[in-house]
Amino acid sequence: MVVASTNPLKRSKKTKAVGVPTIDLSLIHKDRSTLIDLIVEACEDFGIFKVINHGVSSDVISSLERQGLDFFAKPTPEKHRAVGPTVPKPFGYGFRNIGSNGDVGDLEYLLLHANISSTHPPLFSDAVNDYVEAVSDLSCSLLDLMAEGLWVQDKSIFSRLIRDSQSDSLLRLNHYPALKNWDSFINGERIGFGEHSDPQILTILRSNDIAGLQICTPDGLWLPVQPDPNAFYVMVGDALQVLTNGRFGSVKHRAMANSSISKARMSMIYFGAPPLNATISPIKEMVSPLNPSLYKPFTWGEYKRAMHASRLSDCRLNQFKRRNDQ
Ligand SMILES: C=C1C[C@]23C[C@@]1(O)CC[C@H]2[C@@]12CC[C@H](O)[C@@](C)(C(=O)O1)[C@H]2[C@@H]3C(=O)O
Ligand SMILES: O=C(O)CCC(=O)C(=O)O
Ligand SMILES: [Fe+2]
Repeated sequence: MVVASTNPLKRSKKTKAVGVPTIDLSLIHKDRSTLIDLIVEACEDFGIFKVINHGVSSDVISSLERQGLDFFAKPTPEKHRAVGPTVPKPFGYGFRNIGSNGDVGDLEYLLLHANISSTHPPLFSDAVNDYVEAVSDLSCSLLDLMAEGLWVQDKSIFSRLIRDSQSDSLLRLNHYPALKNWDSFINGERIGFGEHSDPQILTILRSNDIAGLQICTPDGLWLPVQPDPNAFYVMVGDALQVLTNGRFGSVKHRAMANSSISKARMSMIYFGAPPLNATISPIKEMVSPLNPSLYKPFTWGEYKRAMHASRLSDCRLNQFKRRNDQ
């Protein structure tokens, strides 16, 4: 069954129903064209959707989850040691500091390269490799369906960037501590991971059953996203926004860290990215005299430099927007 909930972003003036659309991937066998339409609509209207019946084995998910929880339960010096001293920034274990420009959050995390050929901390390697393989396959299937829905001639035009052996994809495990007491639950907002859009092509997020993720509506309202350990949330990244010439929009989101006093939230996030030397510019089917290109071409490496020079909440795409007269 496909459930596409009412679109709160379109109806936000008289918002009643809230919730991101749910896409049932098993529909691919029954009604492929409806499935494709729902995916395209979700990317256009929300930049995020939930995928159920995604086909990723629960063993693969639970094995990474178990290793992640075991890892975060270790004493801090061990967590630093486990990843190894040679891992270049921003990779490895981090606590509170996000990026290198002063952003802080109420979390600890592990950031790893998700390229097939990259090496991972020994205690993680099988679980990471199996998980990355499964979620990158899922990303590629979704990207192929998106290309089909956009009537793009080359159906692999997006997924090829992620499948490339030099792809710059990442895997991140975020661990938001449980609150210590009811006082901190009642007393105000605690931002775990501040507002931002993901820079890459596609994000595949899975969390345990503790809430925290929120998305921002066009009128600036923060909408909580229900946690669902059996599903994945898929988010459009900045690079896909550019490739589709703005037809799909990357979604501004954040994670709160005040949902539970008994259990920590842990999210496992795959960011599907192109190789550093890939050029990112609107694909030809998305550009016409009536729909001129909104962005100047850039390489993913250039975008990454802009991203690492920016704060988490900055709108990095602005630097690459064409002026109307160009
Ligand atoms: C503050 C920062 C952290 C970040 C790099 C940046 O300078 C701006 C983008 C941030 C972000 C957000 C999504 C992902 O979690 C991330 C890995 C990414 O690709 O862009 C992080 C970066 C990071 O933690 O290094
Ligand atoms: O941990 C989460 O739920 C979201 C974090 C996030 O958006 C990110 O790491 O890019
Ligand atoms: Fe994010």
